[in-house]
Amino acid sequence: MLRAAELVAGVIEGGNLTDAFERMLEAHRDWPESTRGAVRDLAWTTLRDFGRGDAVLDRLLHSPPPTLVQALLLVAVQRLSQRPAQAHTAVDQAVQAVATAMPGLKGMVNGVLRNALRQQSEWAGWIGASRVSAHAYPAWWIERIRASLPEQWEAVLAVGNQRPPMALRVNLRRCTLEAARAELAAAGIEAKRLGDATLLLAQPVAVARLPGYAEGRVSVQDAGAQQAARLLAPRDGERVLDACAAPGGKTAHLLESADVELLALELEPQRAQRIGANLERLGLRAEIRVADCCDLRSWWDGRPFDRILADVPCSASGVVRRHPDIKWLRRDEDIAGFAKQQRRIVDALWQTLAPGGTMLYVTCSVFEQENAAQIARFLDRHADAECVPIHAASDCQLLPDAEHDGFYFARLRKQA
Ligand SMILES: C[S@@+](CC[C@H](N)C(=O)[O-])C[C@H]1O[C@@H](n2cnc3c(N)ncnc32)[C@H](O)[C@@H]1O
Repeated sequence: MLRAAELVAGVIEGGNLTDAFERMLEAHRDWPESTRGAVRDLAWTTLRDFGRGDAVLDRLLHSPPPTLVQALLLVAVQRLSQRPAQAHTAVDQAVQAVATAMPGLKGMVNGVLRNALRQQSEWAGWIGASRVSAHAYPAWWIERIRASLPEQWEAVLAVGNQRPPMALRVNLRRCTLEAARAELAAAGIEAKRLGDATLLLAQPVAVARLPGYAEGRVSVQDAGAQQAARLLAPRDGERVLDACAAPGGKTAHLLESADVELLALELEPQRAQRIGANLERLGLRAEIRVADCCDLRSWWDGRPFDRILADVPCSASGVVRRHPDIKWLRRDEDIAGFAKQQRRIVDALWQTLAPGGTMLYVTCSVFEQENAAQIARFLDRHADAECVPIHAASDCQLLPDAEHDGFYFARLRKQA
């Protein structure tokens, strides 16, 4: 419980959850898979419940405790609501944890959690009293989704609070979908077919348990993310740019789809290394460069690209169930910052696209400002651009559900 609380405290202090968890695993390589999974699950579910634990603790605390203790209380409240039958164990674990980290606060934690337990029947009323805790999102986030998705906003918010699905991409160059599914079934892993090369697992499993992963027959990639390479549809012999490439999931998919000459750019050197590792496992090859894709002089040789994937940095609001820390870390004004960055990127990349070429704009956001509004302004600025329809619409806002994450796609063609 203390480890999960450390992760939650790191987010409350402004840190990135995934990075902190990776550092924790690095420092505890001896942890069995079950411990890794338990720490992860507790931290992630606590953070998904934005505002709910606070609503409970607000009624019981007289003054704000130190961040680690606040985090520990949030984790404990989460455990109490998830597993009421083991409530006393959860309280004891929290008290033991604070005794190790801050012994002077042991009595306070014990008192607050025992009070919480006594009044558990009141929690629903406390949580339901505010929109923030009722939906478990910051108020600005709720407003944005409500404004752009008046019909679906509650469903989108609710799905973002659930555990995400796990999908695999089958490398059709190395095996068939049915062969991959049979191999999974033999290992006791149930999977259903979602598309020509996509399998949805009935339950998420540790990557190390996936048969064929190390050999490059399957990769872990959300079913929505797998739409990108399909929509860009590169053909053999083409010159392709993957402009924002790390960790390289879509780079690999593009290379599995056709024999192309691919340049993968990535701004962050550390993240760029992960592209190489991914491609190596799959036996694929691309030129990988660390560069700001907007700074054409630093990386472009002047030869135009037939296809460009612009999988731009964004709010990640379509994948919030995988990264619940973003509910705590993002601010409303950050969205305009992302939109500005996205505009710079697409305007720069457009110059490198061949006449008749296609650029696929992708975000994992459900906010209009980063998606349809961004592309409408792009079309206003570029008279030589047109949208190539996706499923009979000019663009595609994929909303997150039980099978895939939330993504936005716009396919832009440059006049020949
Ligand atoms: C949405 S992620 C890309 C995910 C990746 N396409 C995949 O499928 O695995 C966006 C990436 O763009 C990188 N990035 C942000 N600004 C960039 C820029 N100006 N030039 C190149 N890469 C950039 C970020 O570091 C991040 O790795």
